[in-house]
Amino acid sequence: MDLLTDWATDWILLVVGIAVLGVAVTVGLLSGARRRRPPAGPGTGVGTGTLAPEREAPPAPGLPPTDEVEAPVAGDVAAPEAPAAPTLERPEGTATRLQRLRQRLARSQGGLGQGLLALLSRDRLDEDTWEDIEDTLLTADVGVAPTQELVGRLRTRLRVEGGDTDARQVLREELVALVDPEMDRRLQVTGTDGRPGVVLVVGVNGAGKTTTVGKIGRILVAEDHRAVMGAADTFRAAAVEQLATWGERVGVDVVRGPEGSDPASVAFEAVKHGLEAGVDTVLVDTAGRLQNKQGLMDELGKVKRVVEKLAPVTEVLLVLDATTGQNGMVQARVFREAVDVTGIVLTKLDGSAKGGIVVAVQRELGVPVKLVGLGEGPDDLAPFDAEAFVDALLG
Ligand SMILES: Nc1nc2c(ncn2[C@@H]2O[C@H](COP(=O)(O)OP(=O)(O)OP(=O)(O)O)[C@@H](O)[C@H]2O)c(=O)[nH]1
Repeated sequence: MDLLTDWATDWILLVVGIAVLGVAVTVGLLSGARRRRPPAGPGTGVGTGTLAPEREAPPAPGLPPTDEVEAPVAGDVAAPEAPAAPTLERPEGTATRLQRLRQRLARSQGGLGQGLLALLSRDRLDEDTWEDIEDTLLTADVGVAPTQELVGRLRTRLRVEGGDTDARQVLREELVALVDPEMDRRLQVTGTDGRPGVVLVVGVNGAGKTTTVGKIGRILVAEDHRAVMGAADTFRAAAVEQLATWGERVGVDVVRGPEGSDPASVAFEAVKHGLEAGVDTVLVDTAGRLQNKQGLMDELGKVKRVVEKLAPVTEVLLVLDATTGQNGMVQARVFREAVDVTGIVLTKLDGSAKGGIVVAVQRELGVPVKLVGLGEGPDDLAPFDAEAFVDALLG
């Protein structure tokens, strides 16, 4: 009898065990299916990268919590987790940017304006004083011809207008005239016939070209323009990466090619992408190897020709480092001969007390300074304004 009871008990335990195991396996399968993500749809990626292996551990055997055994119902399947959207930066608008940059410009260029004012305020404006004024202007890279012109005009006005003249006011007026407030400094960033504006950014490596393309991209975003950037400086891989980072930060697409590829083909692809996406502006960073004038002409000429099969180039901006003085002027001449420059971007004015280069380079090229760079910060680029610039000089 005992034997029989023991046998029956063992048998019941076995049946219960199998039943428990069965429930556990079924529940485990169900919960595993609920957790498994649906495969990525077409177009979400290329190659096997999107088909990542399931990384979750299989469900542990045993009785699951009650909420896990509910039958799956329509809509209960977890939505595929979208990749976390990167937080886009909102670039600074041009109004506050100008204000902040004016202060910075005043700090770096104050010496020039203050020096001139101190000399002009002397009791007697003798020959030595006028020579000192000339030297101050030449040291600030204003250039020989504009310096002589300015000194001539100041001498005449202060003599003719007499002792009560406000020297500061006269100096301000003459400096503004020298910088030329009449030049059209608007950036031609939009195209016609539904095509985007194409802005080629040229200049020697290290002048701040790639940084400037990124900064202009930010200005466009701040002004609600849609833009694409082309990383056609294919000779330096870091420049391409640098531009990609600028684009990511503000949500602007960056078209790039393999390292060492033909800059013209990257520029072409960028404009093609811009056309298809219906953007307002395509910004193209170009390579700035100054190997020789012919090489540069060939390269930039090809970029322009190829791009213009799709849309006219609306602006060619030459980026010049303000701290390079006469060297910068030599570069400017070579680029002017290689390509039709329509505007100048003067970078690193914050690191130079030689704001006079604005006057010299405009005279040399006959094209206006349209933008100035006053720092390494992402929004340290502003439209150039003659009067604001002179006011910053005078402090
Ligand atoms: N202080 C200061 N630094 C600047 C300014 N603009 C650019 N820079 C710095 O200048 C350096 C060179 O800038 P890039 O943009 O890499 O120069 P690039 O001409 O594109 O050179 P590649 O990338 O080699 O083609 C970087 O460290 C920039 O941060 C500016 O306005 N002020």
